[in-house]
Amino acid sequence: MVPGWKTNGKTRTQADSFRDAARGFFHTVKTERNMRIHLTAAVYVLFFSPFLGVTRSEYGVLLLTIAMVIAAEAFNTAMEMLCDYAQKSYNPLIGKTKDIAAGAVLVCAVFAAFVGIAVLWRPEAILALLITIVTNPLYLVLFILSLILAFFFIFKVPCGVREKLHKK
Ligand SMILES: Nc1ncnc2c1ncn2[C@@H]1O[C@H](COP(=O)(O)OP(=O)(O)OP(=O)(O)O)[C@@H](O)[C@H]1O
Repeated sequence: MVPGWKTNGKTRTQADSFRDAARGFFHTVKTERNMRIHLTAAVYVLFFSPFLGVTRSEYGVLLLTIAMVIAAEAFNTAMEMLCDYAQKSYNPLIGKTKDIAAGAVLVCAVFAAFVGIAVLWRPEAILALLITIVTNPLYLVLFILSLILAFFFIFKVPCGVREKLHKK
């Protein structure tokens, strides 16, 4: 049930619900470094796994695992915000609540790593892919560029630089 002040008397559409959900997701991407790490890892895994001979069903398992980690991180962020709203000062119960939510993300991330190893650990295919990248100047440049972009995305370096420039 959405309060009247939010809808301004209008009926909410399905598009409104999607827009709100997308805003929530992008908020976590903007504010949570861990979310940006999960997303970066997901992009690399989903991009490179077809080159390692991953089957459709294995790809499906990878997609499910990624969704699980990202959803857990989003729930954890929502829980943290709710805790901060409910109690800004020290409270052991709030501390435990946050620890438990963070623990849920940790469990998902650790098992996601196991899934990644189980599905993607193909030394010969990995070596062949690495050789292809390293021996092709275009692929090598693109790969290095992607690593630089990933670094900037995770650590939001451009924002930090921009803030410093504004301060001067
Ligand atoms: N109000 C509080 N009372 C007691 N302990 C707290 C409180 N707020 C935070 N903590 C403790 O500090 C830890 C980190 O807090 P919080 O999750 O808010 O920080 P964070 O930097 O956003 O963490 P994350 O790296 O998970 O994003 C919590 O897991 C909890 O143990």
